[in-house]
Amino acid sequence: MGRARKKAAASKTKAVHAKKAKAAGKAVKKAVKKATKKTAKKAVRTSKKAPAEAVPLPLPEPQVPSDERRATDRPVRHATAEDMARGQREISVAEFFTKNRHLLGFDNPRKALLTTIKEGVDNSLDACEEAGILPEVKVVVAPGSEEDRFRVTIEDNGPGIVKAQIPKIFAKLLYGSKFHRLKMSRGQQGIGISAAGMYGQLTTGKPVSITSKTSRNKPAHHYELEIDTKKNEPRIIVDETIDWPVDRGTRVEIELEAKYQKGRQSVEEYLEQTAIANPHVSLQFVTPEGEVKDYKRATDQLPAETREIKPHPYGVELGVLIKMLHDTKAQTLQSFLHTDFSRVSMRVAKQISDAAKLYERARPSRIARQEADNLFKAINRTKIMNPPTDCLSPIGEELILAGLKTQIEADFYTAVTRPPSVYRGNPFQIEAGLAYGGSLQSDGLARVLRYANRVPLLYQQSACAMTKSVISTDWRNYALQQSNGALPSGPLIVMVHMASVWVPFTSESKEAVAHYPEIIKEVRLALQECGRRLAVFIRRRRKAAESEKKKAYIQKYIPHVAIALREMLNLSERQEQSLVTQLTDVLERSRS
Ligand SMILES: Nc1ncnc2c1ncn2[C@@H]1O[C@H](COP(=O)(O)OP(=O)(O)OP(=O)(O)O)[C@@H](O)[C@H]1O
Repeated sequence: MGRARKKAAASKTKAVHAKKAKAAGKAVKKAVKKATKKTAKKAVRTSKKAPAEAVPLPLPEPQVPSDERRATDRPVRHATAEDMARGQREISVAEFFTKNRHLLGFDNPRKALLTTIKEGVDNSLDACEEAGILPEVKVVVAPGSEEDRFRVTIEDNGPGIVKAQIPKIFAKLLYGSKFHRLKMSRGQQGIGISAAGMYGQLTTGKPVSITSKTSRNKPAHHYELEIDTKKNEPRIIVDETIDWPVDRGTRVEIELEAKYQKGRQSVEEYLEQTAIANPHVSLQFVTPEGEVKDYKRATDQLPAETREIKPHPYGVELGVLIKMLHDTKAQTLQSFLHTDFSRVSMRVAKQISDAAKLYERARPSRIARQEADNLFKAINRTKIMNPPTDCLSPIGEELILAGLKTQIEADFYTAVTRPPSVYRGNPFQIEAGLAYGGSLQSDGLARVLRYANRVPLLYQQSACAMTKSVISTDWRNYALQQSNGALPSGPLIVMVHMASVWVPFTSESKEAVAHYPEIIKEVRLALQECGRRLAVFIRRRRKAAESEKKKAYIQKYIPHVAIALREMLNLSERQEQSLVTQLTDVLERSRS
């Protein structure tokens, strides 16, 4: 195409476009004029005063709910510090745990029932042992006032509770005798039983009922209590003196929304496992159907009494050290180190002061922040003996075996108690036990029974350091089958117990032990020792079974061999019989 032709074609297209645009423009103008006229007429009709040209074109109304419209229409006004200040206030620990009751083990009605019983029974056992009394504990789960409610009663023959203490113990969270001391006990936080009471109150509106008696000659005190969650303080509903025909003890009754179910993680499982690790305890359980189950004691021997210890310097964090320096009654740095910690002699205390470049006679409360930092570093550089271990009371190999044997029917049992060890300055001791064969299920994975200070841990198995240790032990070395990253399989129960002055739980509900490398290592060492013994048993048994099989095989052929020999050697029937006897004899002798 020539240049001139191209130009002509282009101008023709332009002209067509211009014509089209002009027509479109006219059409738009016409439409607008028409619309304006129409609206103006309408507007005049509705308001005679309004001038026609002031009426805007109507816009379609957005179909948004009115409150939403308000939020989107208005510009967002960000909060100021003053606005925030108006919303800032203290949160009581009771309010916190009301919202976060799953942290305390009250996530669902089934678990709530177990947690309530566990808190009550653990307290009863702690109190009895501390008072040197052989525990007798009765647990009753009775139907409650409504279908999904149960009334739980836990009664013990313990030392009882002083009247003035009852309201705070049962209706104030974080109140107890065990938190501030370093002594092995089941409870440690001071939340347990009051949290159970609070859950009952929240779900049924009913108060906790407590009866306690401290001596035969004194009356029993009966309280009904509620917790004021806003203040975390007790509210006394009933306070009276009653006749209770026992020498001493405590009875706690809580009505709660709950679900009673047998099987795994049930009340029965908890009581059964409690009986294994506490062979000195006599437990009775009355089910909601009225069935009575007795878990009889396997020994009259109470666990060895434990001593309370002071913190070990290696386990103390800087912040705690600063607080201790401030709170101590000691007059000098040297005596502070000697009296407020365990395993620090006056000589070691002087060594630490020197290493921190501090005067040993300096007043502890005058020690400045930087100096405390130096002291902290000096402590960790100084060689100090491991903490004492008479604060621990392991179950012991003999009693673990007794406990396992009374509750589990198996062919082989073994138990190991490791020597004490230390994590973060806290002494602890690991024990392990195995039950194998017998009535145990041979298909499927081994069952792990975890205990902390003699308390069975039924939840959060996979989050627990004990399970991790069982899985990371190579059970194939001990004649068992095991897939990678799994528990061993076979008719096996593995029991692990950690005894410590402070068990490092992963949460307040005390269900799993934290993954401290020292703990994992000790559990594995205990399991390896048990595993070696189990392997000897399994191999011996396999060998015996094999030789039994061989014997049966040979025995089957002895008469045929004798017949063949009789025919070959022309023997009499008597000689044939004698051959059978002799060959059987040889077979028996070769096996023994
Ligand atoms: N049956 C009881 N007999 C005697 N004292 C008891 C009994 N139950 C509770 N106590 C006392 O009440 C305190 C508070 O019990 P609570 O269950 O709230 O906490 P804890 O056992 O100290 O710790 P945790 O929260 O870890 O269970 C205990 O420390 C104990 O001194």
